[in-house]
Amino acid sequence: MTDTDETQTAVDASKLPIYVDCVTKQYLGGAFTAIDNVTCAMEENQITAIIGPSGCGKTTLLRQIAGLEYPSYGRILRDGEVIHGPGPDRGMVFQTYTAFPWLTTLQNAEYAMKINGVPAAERRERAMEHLRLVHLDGFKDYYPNSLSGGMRQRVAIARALGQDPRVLLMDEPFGALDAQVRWEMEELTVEIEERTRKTIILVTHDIQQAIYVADRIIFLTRNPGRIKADMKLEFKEGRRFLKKEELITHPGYAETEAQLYGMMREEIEKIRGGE
Ligand SMILES: Nc1ncnc2c1ncn2[C@@H]1O[C@H](COP(=O)(O)OP(=O)(O)OP(=O)(O)O)[C@@H](O)[C@H]1O
Repeated sequence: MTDTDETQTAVDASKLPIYVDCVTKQYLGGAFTAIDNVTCAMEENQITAIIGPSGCGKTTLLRQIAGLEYPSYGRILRDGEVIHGPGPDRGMVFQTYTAFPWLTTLQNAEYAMKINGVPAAERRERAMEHLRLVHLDGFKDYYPNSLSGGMRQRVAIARALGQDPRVLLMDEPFGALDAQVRWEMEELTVEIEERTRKTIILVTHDIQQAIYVADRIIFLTRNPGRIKADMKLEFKEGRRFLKKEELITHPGYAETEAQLYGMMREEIEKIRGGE
């Protein structure tokens, strides 16, 4: 499909950090449709969680936003420009550790600035700021392999922030961590958003994580991946909760959680019914 005229787009995509415009992604020469005609907008200073059953196309959608894969049909815009590949405007944090093991925490945080030619003193100052943000300033000379899993993911976040991305893409970033560390990382993500005002897109299969971290949830169905729900979490009343327990006792939390579990059950039953 060729790029459609911007004026045909219902929303003003030039004002949106990310706009996914009628995206279909097929594999196996068109025999398998992973994502079918998905349209959604990711806004400034907003955390959007993409959730849905396993195999619904969450990672496929995120990789296309990252520019690592291309839509079969449709297009993805960043500030109104069609995405044609990866770029420093989109930082990525994966489930598997993405910090460079041969660099110290500080060198990881400085890496993107170094290759972009930022002068040493300035990049050191900015990297230390990011390390303070992820609470790793006391570990600046450690190598990732001598840090815990959660700390390594914090190095990966500092490394991604080093390229000063407009959008931070996180693909199951806490999936490999144990429950307590995961919880700390969820709170850290909210804190990072409060401090940096980035656009964060978080892929997760964890309903509670999505409700806690996100301002908005996009729920995908499986086979093919379509939008089942695009929910602004109105019950949060525009607030962000730096402590998870404050959110789960907030009016509206339990209903939202039950609604999302209901959607997930419906999808799982459909998948089981089809097997
Ligand atoms: N390169 C590929 N070739 C063929 N099929 C693919 C390819 N990449 C992904 N798929 C298929 O597309 C569908 C969506 O995959 P994707 O990894 O995006 O799902 P997901 O929702 O992220 O899954 P999970 O929650 O298990 O990580 C799956 O059925 C997957 O097998």
